[in-house]
Amino acid sequence: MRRAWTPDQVRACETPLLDAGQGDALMSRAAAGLANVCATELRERYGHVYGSRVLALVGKGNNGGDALFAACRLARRGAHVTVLLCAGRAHPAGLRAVRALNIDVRELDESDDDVLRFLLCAHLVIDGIAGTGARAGLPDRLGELVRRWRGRKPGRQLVVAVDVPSGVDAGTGQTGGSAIAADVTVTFAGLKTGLLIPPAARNAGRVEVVDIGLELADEQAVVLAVEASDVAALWPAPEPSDHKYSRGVLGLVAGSARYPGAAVLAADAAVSAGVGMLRYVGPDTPGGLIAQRSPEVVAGAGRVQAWALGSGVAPDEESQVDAIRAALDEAIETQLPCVLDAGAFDLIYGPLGMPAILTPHAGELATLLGRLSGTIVSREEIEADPARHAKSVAEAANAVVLLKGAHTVISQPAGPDYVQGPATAWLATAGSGDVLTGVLGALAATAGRKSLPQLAELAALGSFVHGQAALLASQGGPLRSLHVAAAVKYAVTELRVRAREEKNVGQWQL
Ligand SMILES: NC(=O)C1=CN([C@@H]2O[C@H](COP(=O)(O)OP(=O)(O)OC[C@H]3O[C@@H](n4cnc5c(N)ncnc54)[C@H](OP(=O)(O)O)[C@@H]3O)[C@@H](O)[C@H]2O)[C@@H](O)CC1
Ligand SMILES: Nc1ncnc2c1ncn2[C@@H]1O[C@H](COP(=O)(O)OP(=O)(O)O)[C@@H](O)[C@H]1O
Ligand SMILES: [K+]
Repeated sequence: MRRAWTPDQVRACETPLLDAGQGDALMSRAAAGLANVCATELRERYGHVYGSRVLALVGKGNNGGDALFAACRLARRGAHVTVLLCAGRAHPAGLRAVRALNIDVRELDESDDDVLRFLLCAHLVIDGIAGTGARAGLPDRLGELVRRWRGRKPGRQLVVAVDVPSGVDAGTGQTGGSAIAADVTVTFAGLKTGLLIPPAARNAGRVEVVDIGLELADEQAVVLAVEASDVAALWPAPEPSDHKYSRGVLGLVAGSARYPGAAVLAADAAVSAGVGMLRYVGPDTPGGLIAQRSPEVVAGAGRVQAWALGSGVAPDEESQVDAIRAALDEAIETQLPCVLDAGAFDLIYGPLGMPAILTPHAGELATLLGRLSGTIVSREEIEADPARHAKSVAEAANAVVLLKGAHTVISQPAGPDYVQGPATAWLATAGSGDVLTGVLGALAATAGRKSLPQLAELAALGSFVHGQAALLASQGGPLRSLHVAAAVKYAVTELRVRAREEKNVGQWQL
């Protein structure tokens, strides 16, 4: 599991060490780690550190201090370093250190053309403008220069951000008007929440964590991400004594004459994800199509352990809406977990009476927000701060909210958020959300766990595996949702086999 902490949590962890006079030691470790990553990246991209042109962008705070001490280390290894002071002042000891090495120190009062020349000619730009102490967005002139640089940036140029990319809010993940886009972010002690949360997560690039001697407690992390090594342990697998009913039965109310494909895709994905049994509730179209594609599926209502409801159901499809309503009533009575999508959102007016995962995209979340809390928010506003808006709906609906998009944000009323990064943008195709509903439904039916924190973890697991299945289906090119559904089986199998090989244990144990 990847874990991230808020800047406040990191600061609270630092305080005792700073009070004990260890500030310089912390910065020195941070700078050493940063310089090492920069040197490795330079060698990988250009073959050498010696002779490479390095530009360090330095702000007034400790983030700039880290960049200055790292610049010294790179200069000692033969790099041609230029320091550009972006805020007039800079970390005093760091500045003394670069001056002692005769490193070229410039200020932002150079002409725009000169600053852009420095930015465009560097092999490596180190972004030490601002760190965890900063607000979203860059000051006006700097922001404008960064925008112009980004428009003309040479493809091979490396940008390494110190702790967080400057211009992002390290806590909320908002980016304001302009922000640095890094290839690599070298962060200290542990991930800051803004490195996982979109839109800032897009600016971070690959994130490397440098140990500087701070101990952040795993259980206090507030944003998590499921990764490959978690799947084998979390994915519900049958015991030798299991039968189809004990594994878990999923009820599916999805699709309609107008959108039959949604039901076919969700059903295919649920079967591919290894549900004990799938019961499809709905009309002959799409029921007949499901039977053709997935003969394992049983038609008609019956006892289930979870429901997946709403994909491909339009509000005027009365019989399907009635079937969803009936399933929700049953779920409230027996506390069955439900995965709610598309057409099911129209039936949500307040806190839900059963454990549930809602799977809106940004447009659907905007509608839900309006209905549940009277807040009118546009799709764009949601995309600028998805975690906050997902949390509002999670609280108002008392449910897990999985907000779909390039990054998937999973929020719950009380407990950590999960953010799953994009596996492949080829997944942005019709029907891939219906596949996700099927995967989540299968997980809800078979996991036997239904507290909201457990469902949030399952939602993150399902989202991660959905992305891995998309990678298998895509192979770097276009994919179709039907193939993503089929690939769920292979994604889970591959990750379980990999875990077994890594642990070097016998098959009987998995
Ligand atoms: N503490 C430790 O032990 C260790 C900390 N470490 C390092 O310290 C970093 C945190 O340092 P920090 O607290 O000095 O904050 P930092 O982000 O450098 O500067 C904030 C200043 O910038 C300004 N500013 C605000 N917004 C801005 C913007 N958008 N764009 C530009 N400028 C902006 C604002 O000034 P204002 O505009 O308010 O006058 C404010 O005063 C942390 O990320 C890590 O790198 C490591 O060395 C490991 C040990
Ligand atoms: N650019 C992207 N990169 C990666 N995944 C994406 C991207 N855009 C959308 N997705 C994912 O694709 C799926 C789309 O779901 P949805 O919008 O419900 O589509 P549909 O209703 O057609 O099934 C979601 O899982 C979403 O997270
Ligand atoms: K930075």
